[in-house]
Amino acid sequence: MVDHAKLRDPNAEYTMRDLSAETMGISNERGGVRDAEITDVQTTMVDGNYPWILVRVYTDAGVVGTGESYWGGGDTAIIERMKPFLVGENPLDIDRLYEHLIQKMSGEGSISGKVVSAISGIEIALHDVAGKLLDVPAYQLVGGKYRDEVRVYCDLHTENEADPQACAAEAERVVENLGYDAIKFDLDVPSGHEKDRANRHLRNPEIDHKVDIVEATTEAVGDKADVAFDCHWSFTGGSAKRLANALEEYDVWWLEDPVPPENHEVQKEVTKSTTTPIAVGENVYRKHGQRTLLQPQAVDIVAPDLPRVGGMRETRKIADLADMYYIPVAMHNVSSPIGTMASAHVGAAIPNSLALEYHSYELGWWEDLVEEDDLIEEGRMEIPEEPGLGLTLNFDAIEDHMVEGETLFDES
Ligand SMILES: O=C(O)C(=O)C[C@H](O)[C@H](O)CO
Repeated sequence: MVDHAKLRDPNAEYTMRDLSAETMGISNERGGVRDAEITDVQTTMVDGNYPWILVRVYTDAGVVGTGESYWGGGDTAIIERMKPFLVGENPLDIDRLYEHLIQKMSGEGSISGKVVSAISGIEIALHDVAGKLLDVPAYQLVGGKYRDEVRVYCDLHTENEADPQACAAEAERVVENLGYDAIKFDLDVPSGHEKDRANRHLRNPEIDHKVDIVEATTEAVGDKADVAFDCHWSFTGGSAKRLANALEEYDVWWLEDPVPPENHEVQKEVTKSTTTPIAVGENVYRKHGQRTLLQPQAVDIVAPDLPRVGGMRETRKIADLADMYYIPVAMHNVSSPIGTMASAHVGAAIPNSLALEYHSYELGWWEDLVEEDDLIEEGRMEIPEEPGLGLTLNFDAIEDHMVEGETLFDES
């Protein structure tokens, strides 16, 4: 097997792309625990409802931090490849280390995609390390508190996602029994009226079927819950406009990702054409990518995914940019408790947090991955006051749920 940590570094002699402590002439003699150095980085992939990538950063101070990279293949090898750029560095220089990795990996694709999500996992782990070294919760490192708990919305599924009454029954059940006051359904579900899946056009009977789902679910919960609807980048600009306009008379919290994610001019046209609030953002990377959504006000709500977009500080920066346009943030999230808690810390620290997604209510063992209980109660996530992310990994549970062929990272 290729050892990614030993790959050639073709940029080694280009110091403009190297922000290491050595190149920058930064002293690591700061006093006490603040003299710490990174000694290792390891990952373990967990077979959750998404393949979750947990990332551990080890230090010579005996403190280890855990982060999470947005799910899927590839990140593990990229993190291994970046390890030599981190070992020996002071873990407290989070901003510089983020930029160092972006610069070192620029030739390998750090504008967007897997490299950015891999860096995000490390960046979250660095916040956990820094919080533990400095004895403060992570929210303190990204600006302090606007709120003690973050509102969480639950992403819902039914066995028959195309049946409006099944969706309505599940909405009622989750709101009544689990206490959520905010939920989301998929609206890119087959209605039986499609003629061609590839052309992105919505026929009128398809729109009517989507309206039926929206009507049934919003009426089922009334004013007990806000209901959002996700389209997963499925439709043409014209179809998205017709759908959004048809939904205007219903109490829709937001319509998410109605058009493909690459063309923000089309996105803007759709958003401006309707009073239905439009949320977009999970496919857009780093603050630079989000800028092209935010500056033209192409969205009503921005939905960055923290373990994908660049991590905790990057999400804070995106939230600040959004706030300049009075745009709220509803963080997309399909992570394990690690990525979810990192998102919650940032949600507590930004003024414009609307809600944070929870996407694992059907899994049964989501919370077993950590020692702490009741992370989400009555649709709220309380922010722990313990150092770092405030979570303790349950190594036995992680080992039980590892992806086949994976090895467990070291405890210390
Ligand atoms: O819950 C959402 O908002 C999603 O979009 C879910 C996942 O991100 C999506 O299925 C990824 O392929």
